[in-house]
Amino acid sequence: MHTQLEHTWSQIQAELRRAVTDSTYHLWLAPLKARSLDGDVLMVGAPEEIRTWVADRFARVLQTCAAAVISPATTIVVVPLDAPLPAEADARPAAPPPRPSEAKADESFNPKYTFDQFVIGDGNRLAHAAALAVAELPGQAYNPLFIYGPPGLGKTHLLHAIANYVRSYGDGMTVRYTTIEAFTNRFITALRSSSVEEFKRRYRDTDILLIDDVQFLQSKAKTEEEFFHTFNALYETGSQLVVTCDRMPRDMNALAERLRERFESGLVTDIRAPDLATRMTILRKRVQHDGVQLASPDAIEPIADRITTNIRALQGALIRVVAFHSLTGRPIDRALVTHVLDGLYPGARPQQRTLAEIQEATCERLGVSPEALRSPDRSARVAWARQVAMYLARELTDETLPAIGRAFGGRNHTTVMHACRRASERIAADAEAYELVRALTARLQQPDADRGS
Ligand SMILES: Nc1ncnc2c1ncn2[C@@H]1O[C@H](COP(=O)(O)OP(=O)(O)OP(=O)(O)O)[C@@H](O)[C@H]1O
Repeated sequence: MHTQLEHTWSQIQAELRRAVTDSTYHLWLAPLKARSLDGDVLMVGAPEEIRTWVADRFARVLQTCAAAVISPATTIVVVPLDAPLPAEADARPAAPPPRPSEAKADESFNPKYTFDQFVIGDGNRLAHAAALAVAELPGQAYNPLFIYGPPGLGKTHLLHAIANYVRSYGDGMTVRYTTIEAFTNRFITALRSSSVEEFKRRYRDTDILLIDDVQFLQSKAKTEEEFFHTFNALYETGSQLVVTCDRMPRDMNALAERLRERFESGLVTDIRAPDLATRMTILRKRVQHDGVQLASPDAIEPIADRITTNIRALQGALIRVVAFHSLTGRPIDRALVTHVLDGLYPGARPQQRTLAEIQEATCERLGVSPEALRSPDRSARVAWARQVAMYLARELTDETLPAIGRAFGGRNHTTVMHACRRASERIAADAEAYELVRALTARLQQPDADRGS
């Protein structure tokens, strides 16, 4: 390491120590090492067992501290400790590596969503088996494969798992993933810019097309028409189609009959809420993956007991527990977990809230108007209120990312993902933020009659 880099890094470490509690620093930030500083890009190496967690949870605080020492334009990239440095990797001028906190583009695959990481239980056994069969024998096993079920139960995970599998073992087969939102946006852009042929090639020149959230096709007549032709073109050439939806084909009343029939012509399989044993396995896997230290192996049982219908919420509760542990330095035992859950869900189970209720409660607490949340205003106060409200929307409702984006002034789903990540980083690093989100959650979880202002 260059002396200059060493010096800069020790200054950033001093800032980090001031920004977070001792236990957070020692647990997550002390093991980091500066790898290189190239222009505005500082590459920080993290041990493999904590890298994802650090990149997901501490990008913001790292960014702020590095900005204070180097320059406001500094970007932090969290890489494996032994990742090749840009100069070693390639002599050509390389584009800066992706920012860890940057949300994935609409159509890229999440490398973490693999079949290996997917825990199988009674609720998802068939969907998993069908997805694996399709990944192994595209176009031959079930075509189309239609997976439906409520939010947060792993439909997107399975689509990405197929994509990752085909990328690794597919012998050069091509695979494309898209959401209906991305498909629609690209279609509209293609119409406006007279590049429909290019649009068609994009979706038709592929061996496997994976399409998420087809319920959003309803009421978009032109996109639906185009989608129908894409579907037929692929199907006729033997390409594999896999579709996810929040309901059965026959319950999509606003969809043309001919498309519903297409969806029903292959295998239609559902995905249901996981049982207790599956929920525990999912939590344990996550704990192990993120290198979370538990005081006892059963400490996380109360999470699996209480959060029963949505795996995203299950993981969200674990994140809160770890954040609370980082902030207080208390060990993660049953008492701490129960304390955090009681704060989150005073009733026995999480209660659903509407997006409007969440926006209203957040605005009231932070002194911001609901119109501001929906406006382009990016001042720190409004941006923070928006991030908190989006984070709570993700935790306390079953709304999808595009639906949340729409309720916040028509923002797209990557913006919502960014916002949720920013909020969860801040909650893990800043006691005041943690308390704010805890109090808001508790208030939104009270039965209506008790919710005073
Ligand atoms: N069986 C499982 N094993 C491990 N993790 C899972 C499983 N099912 C879901 N998850 C995790 O739960 C989270 C939510 O899953 P995912 O986004 O795939 O849900 P979804 O059904 O597509 O929901 P939505 O319709 O809201 O997009 C992801 O982090 C995913 O990795």
